[in-house]
Amino acid sequence: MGRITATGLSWSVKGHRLLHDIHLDARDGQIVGLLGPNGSGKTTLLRLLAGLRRPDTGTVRYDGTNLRDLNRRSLARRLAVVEQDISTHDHVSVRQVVELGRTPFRGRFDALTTHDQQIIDAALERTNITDKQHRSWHTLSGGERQRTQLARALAQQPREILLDEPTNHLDIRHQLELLELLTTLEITCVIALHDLNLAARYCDHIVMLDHGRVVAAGTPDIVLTAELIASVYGVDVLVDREPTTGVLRVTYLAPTGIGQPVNQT
Ligand SMILES: Nc1ncnc2c1ncn2[C@@H]1O[C@H](COP(=O)(O)OP(=O)(O)OP(=O)(O)O)[C@@H](O)[C@H]1O
Repeated sequence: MGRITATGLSWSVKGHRLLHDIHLDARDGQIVGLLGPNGSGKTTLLRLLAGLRRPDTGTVRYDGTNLRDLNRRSLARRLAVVEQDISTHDHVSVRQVVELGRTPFRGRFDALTTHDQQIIDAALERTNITDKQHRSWHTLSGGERQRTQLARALAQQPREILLDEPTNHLDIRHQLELLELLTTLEITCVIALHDLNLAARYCDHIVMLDHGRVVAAGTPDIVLTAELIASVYGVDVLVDREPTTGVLRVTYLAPTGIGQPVNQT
């Protein structure tokens, strides 16, 4: 289980600052949720954490080592990234996509070992995609692609994993299965999510972004208040607890300002 620490991150494009002074600390197998409306900076932040973009200011550290001091191979041996809507891999099978997860551990011309094959089998099994392993990637549904990408990430046996809206395209059961799976892994996860109820239930810590800034951070209880959700998302909600599990529950009422007027007597 690794630790990802980001301090003072900012990033601009064409002179326009998209992320401002971001701090984030994910450790010890925690699930850290990145929340925020469309365009608030979740994907951009994940790319900085993954080393796919270089911050203008600030640092990203993996177990205390500056990302800049980790070469690509060392990073790939510890960090897996599941991006949104991958559309490559057109002419490969599901199993071949998952095999890519073993690339950082192999020499360029080395064959997969029995050990590699066992890891690939386990990753396919855990993501419930074994029965599709010989199917061609381009024939898969959106949800099956998502699960294949997760299987590839698991085949990497990472210490940390970054996931960008991995529940997109998944039906309710597969959404729950994916998040349940993440809770059982000894992997530190940073995960961009849109569903506030999934975040409430599965995240240990939430970082709420708005216009490229962290506007709240902490446990779901601290962050997911009706006031904050109204101000960030512009939606009136009711926040209470689900009676049987006690998990925080967010009920969407209406976009702020166009709900039913309060009956004043
Ligand atoms: N390379 C770029 N050039 C210009 N603008 C960019 C670039 N990358 C991101 N942006 C802008 O930065 C903002 C944040 O984008 P980002 O994709 O990080 O948001 P997000 O929170 O992941 O959104 P969503 O929930 O819609 O996926 C958006 O306004 C986006 O248009």
